[in-house]
Amino acid sequence: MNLAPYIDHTLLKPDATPEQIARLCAEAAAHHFASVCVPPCYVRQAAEALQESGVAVCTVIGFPLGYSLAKVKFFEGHLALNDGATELDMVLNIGALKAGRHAEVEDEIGQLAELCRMRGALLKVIIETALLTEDEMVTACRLCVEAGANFVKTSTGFASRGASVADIELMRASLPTHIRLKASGGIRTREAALALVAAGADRLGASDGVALLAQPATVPAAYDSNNDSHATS
Ligand SMILES: O=C[C@H](O)COP(=O)(O)O
Repeated sequence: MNLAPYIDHTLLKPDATPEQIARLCAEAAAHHFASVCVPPCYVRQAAEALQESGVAVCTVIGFPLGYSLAKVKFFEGHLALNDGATELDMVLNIGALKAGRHAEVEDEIGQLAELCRMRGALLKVIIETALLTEDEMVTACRLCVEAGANFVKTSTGFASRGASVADIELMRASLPTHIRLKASGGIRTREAALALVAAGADRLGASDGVALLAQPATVPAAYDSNNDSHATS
C-alpha cells in the first residue's frame, strides 16, 4: 500500500525553524503527501512553498492544550486561513468535555466548522484520546458530528501517548461514514501506520512520514550461525 496519500507530514515542535519547515515542504511535495501540518506562524511560508503542488497546508488551533478561549481559537483559525491554510486541526476544550459542558464544546467547534465551510477549508477536531475515557471519546465524537466537523483526530502528539488501533476502532464505530478519522502521535513504523489505516484512519499525522514510506516490509529474523543467535535484519 502506498501510504503517502494518507500522511499529514508534521512538524509541530516548539523549536521548529524556518529551514526545517522548508525541508518539510520539500519532502511533502516530493512524496506527494496529503498535507504538511505546521505551526500557525509558518502557514504563510508553507503556502508559498507548496503553491500548485497539490499538497495541502494544515495548521493547529488552540494547540496543544485546548484551553484557549473559544474566541481566540476562532481568530487563530481566521488568521491561518487568511495566510493560506486549507485544513485546521483544533484541540477541543478537554476540561469542558470532562465537566459535561457539552454545549460549550459543541459551540466552539461549530464556530470553526462554519468558518471552514465558508472558506472551503476542512476542520479536524483533536480530542486527545490519551486523556479521555471511552464514554468521553464517544461523546466527543457525537459533539463533533453535531458541530459539523469534517474529521476527528486522536492526538496532539504532546500527551502521554498517541493514536492506538483501539482508539480508531472506537471512533469509527461512533461516527457516521462521512466523518473522516485522523490518527496521530507516535506513529513510528510502517506496520503501525498500516494497522491504523486498516482500522479506519483516513489520515496519519506523523513527523516521521518519510521514514514510514522508506521502511522495507518486515524481514523475518535470520539465524546467525556465527554467534548462534537469531539476528534481526
Ligand atoms: O499530528 C500531529 C502529531 O504531533 C505528530 O506526532 P509525532 O511527532 O509523534 O509523529
